[in-house]
Amino acid sequence: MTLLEVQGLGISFGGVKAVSDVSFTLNVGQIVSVIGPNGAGKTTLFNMISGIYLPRTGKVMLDGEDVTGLRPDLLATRGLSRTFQNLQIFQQMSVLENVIVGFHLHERGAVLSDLLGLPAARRRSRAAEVGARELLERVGLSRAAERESGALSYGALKRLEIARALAARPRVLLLDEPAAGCNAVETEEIDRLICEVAAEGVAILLVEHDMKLVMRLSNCVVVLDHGEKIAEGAPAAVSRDPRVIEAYLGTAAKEAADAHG
Ligand SMILES: Nc1ncnc2c1ncn2[C@@H]1O[C@H](COP(=O)(O)OP(=O)(O)OP(=O)(O)O)[C@@H](O)[C@H]1O
Repeated sequence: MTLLEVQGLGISFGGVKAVSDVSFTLNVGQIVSVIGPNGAGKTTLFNMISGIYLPRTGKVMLDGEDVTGLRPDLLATRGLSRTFQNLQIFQQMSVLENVIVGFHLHERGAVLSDLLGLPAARRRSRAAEVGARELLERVGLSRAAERESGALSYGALKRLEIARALAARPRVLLLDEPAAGCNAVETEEIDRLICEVAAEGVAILLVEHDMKLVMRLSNCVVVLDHGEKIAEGAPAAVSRDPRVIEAYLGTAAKEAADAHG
């Protein structure tokens, strides 16, 4: 069953096309990765899907409904959550509190009653704490629940961000470079976590530079170059595609040339 359908998305900045006419679908429990050289448009595409940028062309359909340009918090209430390439964790808050924030983010109207300390708010807070502790267990951080988040290792912070996104009980989860900056052990933990979440039926859209991770996890890979989709398909087929090889080699060759002045 299709959960997310991206139809002809496009956007320009200052007349330069950052993303142009990109379409693909994401089904229940599927892991689709978006790859491409630096500047290919991956993050911009994510930002359009998650309501941060309003696309100039195209539509984002979630469960058959047009959600194009809907604010990120409203998208979360509809079942689409995301993580960020640069972590968006509140460093001074405890690990547990960061996940509790995730629970409250998708409850519309909760803020006022929470501020007033109404009984419903107290019940909700207790439920959020129980749920947050379960999620921390799930991502292997239960022993760190009371620690200040800023004291966590980078890999643990990445898992904390995934736990917080899961608190909104998403059906579609967008992960922006979940393994960036992680060592091999941390990457393996992220890998396992992503597989588990997908096995529960969550559809996952992944932007990731770690090709081993992408090739191992993905059911389908979408390749962008200069904002356009140049290939789409099973990981093995995509990695053999001459256009994909050329796009990557082109970038590598340019970087080498730049490095040599
Ligand atoms: N807010 C913005 N204003 C102007 N240009 C932008 C903006 N966001 C992205 N761009 C441009 O759009 C293009 C695509 O950038 P984007 O960050 O989406 O690429 P990317 O594939 O995510 O790259 P990376 O792998 O380096 O993260 C680039 O040319 C970038 O400079």
